[in-house]
Amino acid sequence: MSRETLSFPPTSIPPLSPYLPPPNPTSPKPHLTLTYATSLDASLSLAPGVRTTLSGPFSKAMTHYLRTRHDAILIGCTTATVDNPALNSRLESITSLDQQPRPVILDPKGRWEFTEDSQVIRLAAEFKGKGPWVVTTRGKEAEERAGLLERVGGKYLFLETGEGEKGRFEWGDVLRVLGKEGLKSVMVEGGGEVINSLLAEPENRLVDSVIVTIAPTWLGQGGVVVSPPPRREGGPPQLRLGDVSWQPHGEDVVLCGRILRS
Ligand SMILES: NC(=O)c1ccc[n+]([C@@H]2O[C@H](COP(=O)([O-])OP(=O)(O)OC[C@H]3O[C@@H](n4cnc5c(N)ncnc54)[C@H](O)[C@@H]3O)[C@@H](O)[C@H]2O)c1
Ligand SMILES: Nc1nc(=O)c(N)c(NC[C@H](O)[C@H](O)[C@H](O)COP(=O)(O)O)[nH]1
Repeated sequence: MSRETLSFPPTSIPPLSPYLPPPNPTSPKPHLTLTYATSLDASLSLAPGVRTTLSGPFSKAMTHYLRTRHDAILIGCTTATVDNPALNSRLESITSLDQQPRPVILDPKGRWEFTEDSQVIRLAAEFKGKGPWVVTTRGKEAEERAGLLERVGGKYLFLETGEGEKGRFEWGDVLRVLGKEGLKSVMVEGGGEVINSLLAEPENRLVDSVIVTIAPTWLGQGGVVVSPPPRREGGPPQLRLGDVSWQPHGEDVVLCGRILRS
């Protein structure tokens, strides 16, 4: 388990602030920030199922700052399985559990086989992170595992999948469930399927801001690539960011923007 602590300089906060959740939100829909680290060839990892470090120490600290500014971090069950992530913030300035985000795992088919040794469970047991919420359709599997989640302050949230592709949840439904649970902001971290499904039409309308760390490296073919489905016929040919800002963080650059609405 990681014992690292990170520090993020206060002078780096103002350029990020316009893209962060508002301090007094009025909308019932949680603010959604899409954030991930990518290579120059749009890869999130060297191959499916491989944890790949892209962020350098400065942009990593930025991600951990972003984690403190959101009520939740959301990932897909494949990332939960292969990365065995901690999903807490390791900023040295953190003094209480209240400052930690809620880990949320999308797991419609109950595939994430967590145990008490999974990092996110262990850290929650040590009060270094909050207990995860697992969004699933699976009542039976959940019944068997609910005890472990509940012991560390987590729980299952039940949701039906939409009629669309591959038995996925509708993103509007996911946000509605999380909003009802009191979350005002969600930082979606990945992986590829989560990001590409969120960037598809019309779901991308739910994205309030995008913060991407670009590392100066190529991962090569065969990686997990960010590339949303083709745009609909008759619609504009590109999905593009506006209101853009580029900020260097060490050797990486952090791109912030908002999806342009057609
Ligand atoms: N560089 C980064 O910032 C970053 C971030 C996260 C993950 N990763 C990497 O990404 C890879 C995993 O990506 P992936 O695409 O294989 O898997 P993923 O993490 O996106 O998980 C996919 C699974 O999540 C669930 N899921 C996704 N979208 C859903 C939706 N809309 N509704 C319901 N369920 C949904 C499904 O069960 C699906 O099988 C790993 O190698 C990981 O290391 C990199
Ligand atoms: N910002 C960022 N830079 C990276 O180089 C990288 N690989 C990820 N990946 C995001 C994914 O959600 C991972 O699973 C978590 O970054 C792991 O989270 P922890 O550090 O264990 O808390 N994210």
